[in-house]
Amino acid sequence: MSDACAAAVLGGGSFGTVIGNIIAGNGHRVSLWLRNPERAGEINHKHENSEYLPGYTLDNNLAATCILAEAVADVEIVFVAVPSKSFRDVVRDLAALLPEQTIVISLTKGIEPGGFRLMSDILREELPRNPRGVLSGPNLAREIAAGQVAGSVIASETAAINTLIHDLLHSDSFLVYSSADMFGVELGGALKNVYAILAGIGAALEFGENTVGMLLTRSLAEMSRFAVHLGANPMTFLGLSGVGDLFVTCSSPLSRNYQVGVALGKGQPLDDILGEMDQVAEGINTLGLLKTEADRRGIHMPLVNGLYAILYEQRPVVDVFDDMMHTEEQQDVEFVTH
Ligand SMILES: NC(=O)C1=CN([C@@H]2O[C@H](COP(=O)(O)OP(=O)(O)OC[C@H]3O[C@@H](n4cnc5c(N)ncnc54)[C@H](OP(=O)(O)O)[C@@H]3O)[C@@H](O)[C@H]2O)C=CC1
Ligand SMILES: O=C(CO)COP(=O)(O)O
Repeated sequence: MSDACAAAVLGGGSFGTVIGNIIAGNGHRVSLWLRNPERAGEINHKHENSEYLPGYTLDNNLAATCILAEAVADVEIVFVAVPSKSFRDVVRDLAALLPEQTIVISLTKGIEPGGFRLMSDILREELPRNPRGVLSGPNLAREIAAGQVAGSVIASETAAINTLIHDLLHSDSFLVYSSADMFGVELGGALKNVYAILAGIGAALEFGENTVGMLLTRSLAEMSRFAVHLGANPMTFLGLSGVGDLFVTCSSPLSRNYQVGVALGKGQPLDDILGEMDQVAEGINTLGLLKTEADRRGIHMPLVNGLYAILYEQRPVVDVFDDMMHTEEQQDVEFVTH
């Protein structure tokens, strides 16, 4: 563990709370910024965030505040854990508050609506002088809160930042690895959410394990093909932030994206599903942005096209899966084996 330092985590949902608590548990002072004063009071007085992680005890080193300036005062590192659609608004407010040496790390796994901007792009645009990075991996917040071992990948502009974040977060139950491929690590975390929705549909349709294995493999091929086309390192997709996160999100009922897929597979309309969810499932927004970008670049994405047809072109789930699984596999298989 590094010498005690001070960090802020912006966003008091499931993942922000868990990451803040890991850092606090390592002996560092953590300010958790959130917008709900009752919840901030509960965190400060009862050491619990019962809305998002009931029963998970928060460390005494973690203090909540609803005042952004207070949260980031005198911290060396800021982690941002708000949904992608709010990310720019939140980091824009940081511009007037952060000295240029403060490191900003995105925990968010999404794409900004209205373009194909990753969170690190937004950081570069809104906080051009601050060093930045992303943390991504198979990190279901509820499992981490339950004390299960998990691993994650820090990818940033320099090895020194990676080391700093590693030392801040690494523990016996949260293992942190380093990567120089910030783009690939970030893209892996965002793209897998789309394929988790498909996997959830497959679960609702009671696919056999062979079919699940094929769907997962083709998902990996497709997301890797897209990411490599845009400049990511293909090896990144064989690591924790690629296949690792894809596997966990496509197989765990704890995943919100997978849950959306299960409900879709059972015939529930998308609007009803989203209306009932009180947590973010980034894959829905990512799907449309991914399809637009893939079409624009002419990248072969049969699974994305199939999911899009289910959600927005009223094509029956069973027909789409039938097409997806039987017709266009050849190009994917070639990609995987070369
Ligand atoms: N949960 C997980 O297992 C993991 C999640 N992630 C990623 O982390 C990001 C956040 O996810 P997660 O914590 O799970 O989401 P949740 O839905 O659990 O919580 C989202 C949090 O963001 C807050 N928020 C939303 N908009 C704003 C805003 N404009 N200003 C301030 N706060 C805001 C919400 O506040 P309020 O409560 O007031 O609505 C809430 O506290 C997502 O991109 C997700 O993909 C990454 C790894 C694992
Ligand atoms: O990113 C996650 C696990 O790594 C969380 O997935 P969901 O957002 O689908 O819950």
